[in-house]
Amino acid sequence: MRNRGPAFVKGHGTQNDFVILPDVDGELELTDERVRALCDRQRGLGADGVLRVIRTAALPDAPADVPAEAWFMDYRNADGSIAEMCGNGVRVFARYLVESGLAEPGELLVGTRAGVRPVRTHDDGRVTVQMGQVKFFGESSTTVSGVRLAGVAIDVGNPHLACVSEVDVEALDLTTAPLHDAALFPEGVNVEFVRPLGGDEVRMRVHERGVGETRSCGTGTVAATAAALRAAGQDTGRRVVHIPGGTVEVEITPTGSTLTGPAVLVAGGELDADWWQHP
Ligand SMILES: N[C@@H](CCC[C@H](N)C(=O)O)C(=O)O
Repeated sequence: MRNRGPAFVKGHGTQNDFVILPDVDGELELTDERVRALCDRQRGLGADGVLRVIRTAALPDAPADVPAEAWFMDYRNADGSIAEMCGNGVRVFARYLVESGLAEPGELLVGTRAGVRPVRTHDDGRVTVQMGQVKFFGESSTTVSGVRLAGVAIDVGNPHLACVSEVDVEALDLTTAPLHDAALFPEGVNVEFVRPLGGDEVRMRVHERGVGETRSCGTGTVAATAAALRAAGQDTGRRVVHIPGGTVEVEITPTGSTLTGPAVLVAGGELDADWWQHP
């Protein structure tokens, strides 16, 4: 390596993978092009998204309800777009804070564009995130692999269309974006395909806004659980969600929701300064 550029860490939550960029005082210029290059699996490090670690006080457009002293997860999708929330990202972000000494293990708060998310890190590598209230805002449908599937529109801080059916989700072609109603989802949507497996278990695949198919989506698993519970005539309850990248547990209560799953840090290093200037 010729010149030392910004530090990075690579991590994942159930194989939803991220480049973590520590930028405590907000000195990095995180352009869309740099995000796209970092996430590119051929010309960059490769990831579904970027998690910039920044003090809330250093982020000019941070939401007013996030305390200035909280760590803020500045999340970007692989295409460079900004999203309000990322459930797997929060788990990986919290693991990074603890491993790097920026936070104590146990209870901590993470600021996001969807508001503050209370988090608990566990000794076994799992992390539990309080994901907030799940809001239903309509019914819709999508078409994928020539099949039309009904779904419910759900806000978990970011928008989702969760489609519960008996269709074999493994057989769906998610190489192109499933169709969606642009009037109901003017900012785009994450689409979940959910098959109940019996008991409290479901299988899910997801096509994420700004990324494509990913091996897991934390907010998506919460939306999938809420939709699966509704399909079973329940407002609250728990589901074990199997995604291609592993398994997470979700609980919906009358006042909120929790997501529990693993968070893994894989490697760290420094970007080449010249690459960073002209990625
Ligand atoms: N993978 C994330 C969701 C990331 C944001 C999403 N693609 C969007 O644009 O809303 C998760 O784990 O929740």
